[in-house]
Amino acid sequence: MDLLWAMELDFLLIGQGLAGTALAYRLEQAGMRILILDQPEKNQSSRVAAGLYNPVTGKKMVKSWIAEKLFPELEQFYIELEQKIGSDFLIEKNIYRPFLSIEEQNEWMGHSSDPLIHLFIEEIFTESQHPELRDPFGGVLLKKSGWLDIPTYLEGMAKHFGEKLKLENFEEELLEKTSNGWNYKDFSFRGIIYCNGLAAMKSRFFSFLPFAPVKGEILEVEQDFDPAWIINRGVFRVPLEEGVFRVGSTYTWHDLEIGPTESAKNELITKLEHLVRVPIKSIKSHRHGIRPATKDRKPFLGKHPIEAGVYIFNGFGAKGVSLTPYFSAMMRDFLIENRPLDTEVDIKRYFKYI
Ligand SMILES: Cc1cc2nc3c(=O)[nH]c(=O)nc-3n(C[C@H](O)[C@H](O)[C@H](O)COP(=O)(O)OP(=O)(O)OC[C@H]3O[C@@H](n4cnc5c(N)ncnc54)[C@H](O)[C@@H]3O)c2cc1C
Repeated sequence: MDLLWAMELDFLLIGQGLAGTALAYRLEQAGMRILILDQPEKNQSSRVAAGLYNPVTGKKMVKSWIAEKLFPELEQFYIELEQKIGSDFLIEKNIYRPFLSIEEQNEWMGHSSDPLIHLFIEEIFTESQHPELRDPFGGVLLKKSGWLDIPTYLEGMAKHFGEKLKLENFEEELLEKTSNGWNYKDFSFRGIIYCNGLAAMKSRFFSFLPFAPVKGEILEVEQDFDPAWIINRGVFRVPLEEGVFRVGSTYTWHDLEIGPTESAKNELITKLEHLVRVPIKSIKSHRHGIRPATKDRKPFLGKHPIEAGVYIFNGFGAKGVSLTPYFSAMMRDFLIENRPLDTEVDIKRYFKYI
Protein backbone atom coordinates (compact mmCIF):
# COMPACT_ATOMS: atom_id res chain seq x y z
CA MET A 1 0.00 0.00 0.00
CA ASP A 2 1.23 3.50 -0.82
CA LEU A 3 1.60 5.16 2.61
CA LEU A 4 1.04 8.62 1.13
CA TRP A 5 -2.49 7.63 0.25
CA ALA A 6 -3.49 6.02 3.51
CA MET A 7 -6.32 7.95 5.17
CA GLU A 8 -5.09 9.06 8.58
CA LEU A 9 -7.37 8.44 11.55
CA ASP A 10 -6.87 8.34 15.30
CA PHE A 11 -8.34 5.00 16.35
CA LEU A 12 -9.57 1.76 14.85
CA LEU A 13 -12.10 0.02 17.12
CA ILE A 14 -12.72 -3.66 16.52
CA GLY A 15 -16.28 -4.59 17.48
CA GLN A 16 -19.59 -2.75 17.87
CA GLY A 17 -21.07 -4.60 20.85
CA LEU A 18 -21.79 -2.77 24.10
CA ALA A 19 -18.07 -2.08 24.64
CA GLY A 20 -17.14 -0.78 21.18
CA THR A 21 -20.31 1.30 20.91
CA ALA A 22 -19.82 3.17 24.19
CA LEU A 23 -16.12 3.80 23.63
CA ALA A 24 -16.58 4.85 19.99
CA TYR A 25 -19.19 7.40 21.06
CA ARG A 26 -16.95 8.81 23.81
CA LEU A 27 -14.02 9.14 21.39
CA GLU A 28 -16.17 10.67 18.69
CA GLN A 29 -17.51 13.25 21.16
CA ALA A 30 -13.93 14.11 22.11
CA GLY A 31 -13.21 14.95 18.45
CA MET A 32 -11.26 11.79 17.59
CA ARG A 33 -11.38 10.44 14.04
CA ILE A 34 -12.45 6.83 14.34
CA LEU A 35 -13.30 3.78 12.29
CA ILE A 36 -15.21 0.79 13.71
CA LEU A 37 -15.14 -2.65 12.15
CA ASP A 38 -17.85 -5.11 13.12
CA GLN A 39 -18.40 -8.64 11.92
CA PRO A 40 -21.41 -8.94 9.64
CA GLU A 41 -22.57 -12.23 11.25
CA LYS A 42 -23.82 -10.92 14.56
CA ASN A 43 -23.90 -13.83 16.95
CA GLN A 44 -22.17 -12.10 19.82
CA SER A 45 -22.91 -11.68 23.49
CA SER A 46 -24.49 -8.20 23.35
CA ARG A 47 -27.28 -9.28 21.01
CA VAL A 48 -28.40 -12.18 23.21
CA ALA A 49 -28.12 -10.41 26.56
CA ALA A 50 -31.16 -9.56 28.64
CA GLY A 51 -29.85 -6.05 29.14
CA LEU A 52 -30.66 -5.94 32.83
CA TYR A 53 -28.95 -3.46 35.13
CA ASN A 54 -29.33 -4.12 38.79
CA PRO A 55 -27.59 -2.34 41.66
CA VAL A 56 -28.00 -5.28 44.08
CA THR A 57 -26.83 -8.67 42.85
CA GLY A 58 -25.64 -12.12 43.79
CA LYS A 59 -26.99 -14.83 46.04
CA LYS A 60 -26.29 -12.75 49.12
CA MET A 61 -27.92 -9.69 47.54
CA VAL A 62 -25.14 -7.21 48.15
CA LYS A 63 -24.52 -3.92 46.40
CA SER A 64 -22.95 -4.55 42.97
CA TRP A 65 -19.28 -3.67 42.63
CA ILE A 66 -18.90 0.17 42.59
CA ALA A 67 -22.66 0.57 41.97
CA GLU A 68 -22.59 4.07 43.46
CA LYS A 69 -20.23 5.15 40.64
CA LEU A 70 -21.74 3.09 37.82
CA PHE A 71 -25.44 3.75 38.18
CA PRO A 72 -25.60 7.56 38.05
CA GLU A 73 -23.31 7.47 34.97
CA LEU A 74 -25.41 4.74 33.33
CA GLU A 75 -28.73 6.60 33.25
CA GLN A 76 -27.14 9.86 32.16
CA PHE A 77 -25.23 8.13 29.34
CA TYR A 78 -28.09 6.16 27.80
CA ILE A 79 -30.60 9.02 28.16
CA GLU A 80 -28.18 11.36 26.39
CA LEU A 81 -27.89 8.86 23.54
CA GLU A 82 -31.65 8.34 23.35
CA GLN A 83 -32.05 12.07 22.88
CA LYS A 84 -29.20 12.27 20.40
CA ILE A 85 -30.48 9.55 18.08
CA GLY A 86 -34.20 9.98 18.75
CA SER A 87 -34.91 6.44 19.91
CA ASP A 88 -36.01 4.82 23.20
CA PHE A 89 -33.98 1.96 24.61
CA LEU A 90 -33.52 2.53 28.35
CA ILE A 91 -36.43 1.02 30.24
CA GLU A 92 -36.24 2.11 33.87
CA LYS A 93 -38.07 -0.41 36.04
CA ASN A 94 -38.09 -1.43 39.69
CA ILE A 95 -36.82 -4.90 40.51
CA TYR A 96 -38.68 -6.94 43.11
CA ARG A 97 -36.53 -9.48 44.98
CA PRO A 98 -38.51 -11.82 47.24
CA PHE A 99 -36.87 -12.72 50.56
CA LEU A 100 -36.07 -16.38 51.16
CA SER A 101 -36.49 -16.26 54.95
CA ILE A 102 -37.46 -14.15 57.95
CA GLU A 103 -33.74 -13.78 58.71
CA GLU A 104 -33.16 -12.24 55.32
CA GLN A 105 -36.10 -9.91 55.82
CA ASN A 106 -34.57 -8.75 59.11
CA GLU A 107 -31.15 -8.32 57.52
CA TRP A 108 -32.67 -6.05 54.89
CA MET A 109 -34.49 -3.97 57.47
CA GLY A 110 -31.02 -3.43 58.96
CA HIS A 111 -29.35 -2.80 55.55
CA SER A 112 -31.80 -0.06 54.73
CA SER A 113 -30.06 2.34 57.12
CA ASP A 114 -26.74 1.92 55.24
CA PRO A 115 -26.63 5.07 53.08
CA LEU A 116 -24.96 3.24 50.15
CA ILE A 117 -27.72 0.59 50.00
CA HIS A 118 -30.50 3.01 50.89
CA LEU A 119 -29.80 4.79 47.60
CA PHE A 120 -31.15 1.75 45.76
CA ILE A 121 -34.17 0.79 47.89
CA GLU A 122 -37.65 1.92 46.90
CA GLU A 123 -39.50 -0.04 49.59
CA ILE A 124 -39.20 -3.10 51.81
CA PHE A 125 -42.24 -5.38 52.13
CA THR A 126 -42.72 -7.84 54.97
CA GLU A 127 -45.72 -9.57 53.36
CA SER A 128 -46.40 -11.25 50.03
CA GLN A 129 -47.13 -8.75 47.26
CA HIS A 130 -49.34 -10.95 45.08
CA PRO A 131 -51.16 -14.30 45.41
CA GLU A 132 -49.48 -15.48 42.18
CA LEU A 133 -46.00 -14.88 43.61
CA ARG A 134 -44.04 -17.20 45.87
CA ASP A 135 -42.85 -14.51 48.28
CA PRO A 136 -44.20 -15.49 51.73
CA PHE A 137 -41.64 -13.28 53.52
CA GLY A 138 -42.20 -10.23 51.31
CA GLY A 139 -39.21 -8.72 49.49
CA VAL A 140 -37.28 -5.63 48.56
CA LEU A 141 -38.27 -3.33 45.71
CA LEU A 142 -35.11 -1.88 44.20
CA LYS A 143 -34.76 1.33 42.23
CA LYS A 144 -32.16 2.73 39.81
CA SER A 145 -32.64 -0.54 37.92
CA GLY A 146 -34.17 -1.66 34.64
CA TRP A 147 -33.08 -2.97 31.29
CA LEU A 148 -31.55 -1.77 28.07
CA ASP A 149 -33.15 -2.80 24.79
CA ILE A 150 -29.72 -3.70 23.40
CA PRO A 151 -30.63 -4.45 19.75
CA THR A 152 -32.44 -1.07 19.45
CA TYR A 153 -29.49 0.70 21.10
CA LEU A 154 -26.87 -0.98 18.90
CA GLU A 155 -28.84 -0.51 15.69
CA GLY A 156 -29.56 3.14 16.51
CA MET A 157 -25.91 3.78 17.25
CA ALA A 158 -24.84 1.96 14.08
CA LYS A 159 -26.96 4.44 12.10
CA HIS A 160 -25.48 7.30 14.10
CA PHE A 161 -21.90 6.20 13.28
CA GLY A 162 -22.81 5.96 9.57
CA GLU A 163 -19.68 5.65 7.43
CA LYS A 164 -17.48 5.42 10.51
CA LEU A 165 -18.76 1.85 10.90
CA LYS A 166 -17.91 -0.84 8.36
CA LEU A 167 -19.50 -4.26 8.49
CA GLU A 168 -16.46 -6.34 7.73
CA ASN A 169 -14.16 -8.79 9.47
CA PHE A 170 -10.97 -7.43 10.97
CA GLU A 171 -8.02 -9.58 9.95
CA GLU A 172 -5.15 -9.08 12.36
CA GLU A 173 -2.54 -10.42 9.96
CA LEU A 174 -3.19 -7.43 7.67
CA LEU A 175 -1.98 -4.94 10.30
CA GLU A 176 1.28 -3.24 9.34
CA LYS A 177 3.36 -1.41 11.89
CA THR A 178 4.50 2.13 11.00
CA SER A 179 6.76 4.64 12.74
CA ASN A 180 3.82 6.25 14.55
CA GLY A 181 1.05 3.66 14.57
CA TRP A 182 -0.53 1.03 12.35
CA ASN A 183 -1.76 0.68 8.79
CA TYR A 184 -4.81 -1.41 8.04
CA LYS A 185 -5.94 -1.67 4.42
CA ASP A 186 -6.43 1.92 3.18
CA PHE A 187 -6.18 3.56 6.59
CA SER A 188 -3.51 4.53 9.08
CA PHE A 189 -4.23 4.77 12.79
CA ARG A 190 -2.36 5.86 15.84
CA GLY A 191 -4.11 3.20 17.88
CA ILE A 192 -6.04 -0.07 17.48
CA ILE A 193 -8.55 -0.91 20.23
CA TYR A 194 -9.77 -4.45 20.74
CA CYS A 195 -13.46 -4.24 21.74
CA ASN A 196 -14.12 -7.58 20.10
CA GLY A 197 -15.35 -9.59 23.09
CA LEU A 198 -14.09 -13.16 23.25
CA ALA A 199 -12.46 -12.91 19.82
CA ALA A 200 -9.61 -11.09 21.64
CA MET A 201 -8.58 -14.48 23.07
CA LYS A 202 -7.27 -15.37 19.61
CA SER A 203 -5.36 -12.13 19.09
CA ARG A 204 -1.57 -12.38 19.05
CA PHE A 205 -1.54 -9.33 21.35
CA PHE A 206 -4.03 -10.34 24.03
CA SER A 207 -4.12 -14.14 24.20
CA PHE A 208 -2.11 -13.87 27.46
CA LEU A 209 -5.09 -12.35 29.31
CA PRO A 210 -7.11 -14.74 31.51
CA PHE A 211 -10.53 -14.64 29.92
CA ALA A 212 -13.03 -17.05 31.50
CA PRO A 213 -15.93 -17.41 29.02
CA VAL A 214 -19.32 -18.10 30.62
CA LYS A 215 -22.17 -19.52 28.57
CA GLY A 216 -25.67 -18.21 29.22
CA GLU A 217 -29.08 -19.33 28.01
CA ILE A 218 -32.26 -17.29 28.01
CA LEU A 219 -35.96 -17.83 27.21
CA GLU A 220 -38.89 -15.73 26.12
CA VAL A 221 -42.10 -17.10 27.60
CA GLU A 222 -45.79 -16.26 27.58
CA GLN A 223 -47.47 -16.12 30.99
CA ASP A 224 -50.68 -14.52 32.28
CA PHE A 225 -49.19 -12.50 35.11
CA ASP A 226 -48.12 -8.96 34.46
CA PRO A 227 -46.87 -6.99 37.49
CA ALA A 228 -45.24 -3.62 36.82
CA TRP A 229 -41.78 -4.72 37.92
CA ILE A 230 -38.99 -7.09 37.01
CA ILE A 231 -38.87 -10.06 39.39
CA ASN A 232 -35.45 -11.39 40.25
CA ARG A 233 -34.51 -14.25 42.49
CA GLY A 234 -32.58 -17.21 41.08
CA VAL A 235 -33.77 -16.07 37.67
CA PHE A 236 -34.98 -12.72 36.40
CA ARG A 237 -38.30 -12.20 34.66
CA VAL A 238 -38.41 -9.04 32.58
CA PRO A 239 -41.72 -7.85 31.07
CA LEU A 240 -41.44 -7.23 27.31
CA GLU A 241 -44.64 -6.76 25.30
CA GLU A 242 -47.93 -7.63 27.04
CA GLY A 243 -47.92 -11.17 28.43
CA VAL A 244 -44.36 -11.91 27.21
CA PHE A 245 -41.36 -12.16 29.53
CA ARG A 246 -37.63 -12.69 29.17
CA VAL A 247 -36.39 -15.27 31.64
CA GLY A 248 -32.74 -15.90 32.33
CA SER A 249 -30.00 -16.61 32.58
CA THR A 250 -27.96 -19.71 33.19
CA TYR A 251 -24.24 -19.67 33.94
CA THR A 252 -22.01 -22.46 32.77
CA TRP A 253 -18.31 -22.88 32.05
CA HIS A 254 -18.89 -26.06 30.03
CA ASP A 255 -20.65 -26.88 26.75
CA LEU A 256 -19.32 -23.65 25.26
CA GLU A 257 -19.25 -25.11 21.78
CA ILE A 258 -22.84 -26.34 21.66
CA GLY A 259 -25.99 -24.27 21.30
CA PRO A 260 -29.10 -24.11 23.51
CA THR A 261 -29.59 -27.17 25.75
CA GLU A 262 -32.65 -28.93 27.22
CA SER A 263 -31.02 -28.95 30.65
CA ALA A 264 -30.64 -25.15 30.73
CA LYS A 265 -34.22 -24.73 29.52
CA ASN A 266 -35.48 -27.00 32.30
CA GLU A 267 -33.34 -25.19 34.88
CA LEU A 268 -34.87 -21.83 33.89
CA ILE A 269 -38.42 -23.20 33.91
CA THR A 270 -37.95 -24.79 37.35
CA LYS A 271 -36.53 -21.57 38.79
CA LEU A 272 -39.36 -19.55 37.28
CA GLU A 273 -41.89 -21.96 38.83
CA HIS A 274 -40.25 -21.30 42.20
CA LEU A 275 -41.00 -17.60 41.76
CA VAL A 276 -44.38 -17.44 40.02
CA ARG A 277 -47.33 -19.84 40.37
CA VAL A 278 -48.93 -19.05 36.99
CA PRO A 279 -48.34 -21.73 34.30
CA ILE A 280 -46.14 -20.96 31.30
CA LYS A 281 -48.37 -20.80 28.20
CA SER A 282 -45.59 -21.15 25.64
CA ILE A 283 -41.88 -20.76 25.10
CA LYS A 284 -41.41 -18.29 22.28
CA SER A 285 -37.63 -18.48 22.00
CA HIS A 286 -34.59 -20.09 23.55
CA ARG A 287 -31.21 -18.51 22.84
CA HIS A 288 -27.66 -18.72 24.07
CA GLY A 289 -24.50 -16.62 24.11
CA ILE A 290 -21.07 -16.58 25.70
CA ARG A 291 -20.16 -13.77 28.09
CA PRO A 292 -16.67 -12.27 27.74
CA ALA A 293 -15.91 -12.76 31.42
CA THR A 294 -12.53 -12.72 33.14
CA LYS A 295 -10.92 -14.86 35.88
CA ASP A 296 -10.91 -12.06 38.48
CA ARG A 297 -14.32 -10.74 37.31
CA LYS A 298 -12.89 -7.31 36.54
CA PRO A 299 -12.77 -5.81 33.03
CA PHE A 300 -9.63 -5.60 30.87
CA LEU A 301 -8.66 -2.01 30.04
CA GLY A 302 -5.32 -0.74 28.89
CA LYS A 303 -2.37 -0.81 26.58
CA HIS A 304 -0.32 -3.73 25.34
CA PRO A 305 2.90 -4.08 27.43
CA ILE A 306 5.27 -3.92 24.43
CA GLU A 307 3.52 -2.97 21.18
CA ALA A 308 2.84 0.76 20.95
CA GLY A 309 -0.66 1.80 19.87
CA VAL A 310 -2.41 -1.49 20.74
CA TYR A 311 -5.20 -1.27 23.33
CA ILE A 312 -7.98 -3.36 24.80
CA PHE A 313 -11.44 -2.47 26.17
CA ASN A 314 -13.06 -5.74 27.03
CA GLY A 315 -13.90 -8.37 29.66
CA PHE A 316 -17.26 -6.90 30.74
CA GLY A 317 -18.58 -10.34 31.66
CA ALA A 318 -22.21 -10.40 32.78
CA LYS A 319 -22.50 -6.63 33.23
CA GLY A 320 -21.77 -4.88 29.96
CA VAL A 321 -24.83 -2.62 30.29
CA SER A 322 -23.79 -1.09 33.61
CA LEU A 323 -20.00 -1.17 33.22
CA THR A 324 -19.42 0.27 29.75
CA PRO A 325 -20.80 3.81 30.29
CA TYR A 326 -18.49 4.45 33.27
CA PHE A 327 -15.40 2.67 31.97
CA SER A 328 -15.65 4.08 28.44
CA ALA A 329 -15.16 7.56 29.97
CA MET A 330 -12.12 6.30 31.91
CA MET A 331 -10.68 4.65 28.77
CA ARG A 332 -11.21 7.82 26.70
CA ASP A 333 -9.26 9.86 29.25
CA PHE A 334 -6.49 7.26 29.25
CA LEU A 335 -6.26 7.22 25.44
CA ILE A 336 -6.41 10.96 24.90
CA GLU A 337 -4.97 12.51 28.05
CA ASN A 338 -2.89 9.63 29.35
CA ARG A 339 -4.79 9.70 32.65
CA PRO A 340 -4.18 6.56 34.72
CA LEU A 341 -6.69 3.73 34.73
CA ASP A 342 -7.98 2.25 37.99
CA THR A 343 -5.48 -0.45 38.95
CA GLU A 344 -8.31 -2.96 39.46
CA VAL A 345 -9.18 -2.87 35.74
CA ASP A 346 -5.81 -2.01 34.19
CA ILE A 347 -4.37 -5.05 32.36
CA LYS A 348 -1.02 -4.18 33.95
CA ARG A 349 -2.17 -6.49 36.74
CA TYR A 350 -1.31 -9.41 34.43
CA PHE A 351 2.01 -8.23 32.98
CA LYS A 352 3.98 -10.21 35.56
CA TYR A 353 2.59 -13.44 34.09
CA ILE A 354 3.90 -12.86 30.54
C1 LIG B 1 -27.52 -15.06 28.02
C2 LIG B 1 -26.83 -13.78 28.38
C3 LIG B 1 -27.48 -12.86 29.18
C4 LIG B 1 -26.86 -11.66 29.52
N1 LIG B 1 -27.54 -10.77 30.26
C5 LIG B 1 -26.98 -9.58 30.56
C6 LIG B 1 -27.71 -8.61 31.29
O1 LIG B 1 -28.87 -8.83 31.67
N2 LIG B 1 -27.10 -7.43 31.59
C7 LIG B 1 -25.81 -7.16 31.19
O2 LIG B 1 -25.29 -6.08 31.48
N3 LIG B 1 -25.10 -8.07 30.48
C8 LIG B 1 -25.64 -9.26 30.17
N4 LIG B 1 -24.93 -10.18 29.46
C9 LIG B 1 -23.51 -9.90 29.19
C10 LIG B 1 -23.32 -8.94 28.03
O3 LIG B 1 -23.84 -9.57 26.91
C11 LIG B 1 -21.82 -8.62 27.87
O4 LIG B 1 -21.33 -7.98 29.01
C12 LIG B 1 -21.60 -7.67 26.69
O5 LIG B 1 -22.34 -8.08 25.59
C13 LIG B 1 -20.16 -7.57 26.29
O6 LIG B 1 -20.08 -6.67 25.20
P1 LIG B 1 -18.82 -6.61 24.27
O7 LIG B 1 -19.04 -5.48 23.33
O8 LIG B 1 -17.57 -6.59 25.10
O9 LIG B 1 -18.78 -8.02 23.51
P2 LIG B 1 -19.67 -8.57 22.30
O10 LIG B 1 -21.09 -8.25 22.49
O11 LIG B 1 -19.31 -10.00 22.13
O12 LIG B 1 -19.19 -7.74 21.06
C14 LIG B 1 -17.97 -7.99 20.39
C15 LIG B 1 -18.11 -7.45 18.99
O13 LIG B 1 -16.87 -7.65 18.28
C16 LIG B 1 -17.18 -8.10 16.98
N5 LIG B 1 -16.05 -8.83 16.45
C17 LIG B 1 -15.44 -9.92 16.96
N6 LIG B 1 -14.44 -10.30 16.14
C18 LIG B 1 -14.42 -9.44 15.11
C19 LIG B 1 -13.63 -9.32 13.92
N7 LIG B 1 -12.63 -10.16 13.62
N8 LIG B 1 -13.91 -8.32 13.06
C20 LIG B 1 -14.90 -7.43 13.31
N9 LIG B 1 -15.68 -7.49 14.43
C21 LIG B 1 -15.44 -8.49 15.29
C22 LIG B 1 -18.42 -8.97 17.16
O14 LIG B 1 -19.14 -9.11 15.96
C23 LIG B 1 -19.19 -8.17 18.19
O15 LIG B 1 -20.04 -7.22 17.59
C24 LIG B 1 -25.52 -11.39 29.08
C25 LIG B 1 -24.88 -12.30 28.25
C26 LIG B 1 -25.51 -13.48 27.90
C27 LIG B 1 -24.79 -14.44 26.99
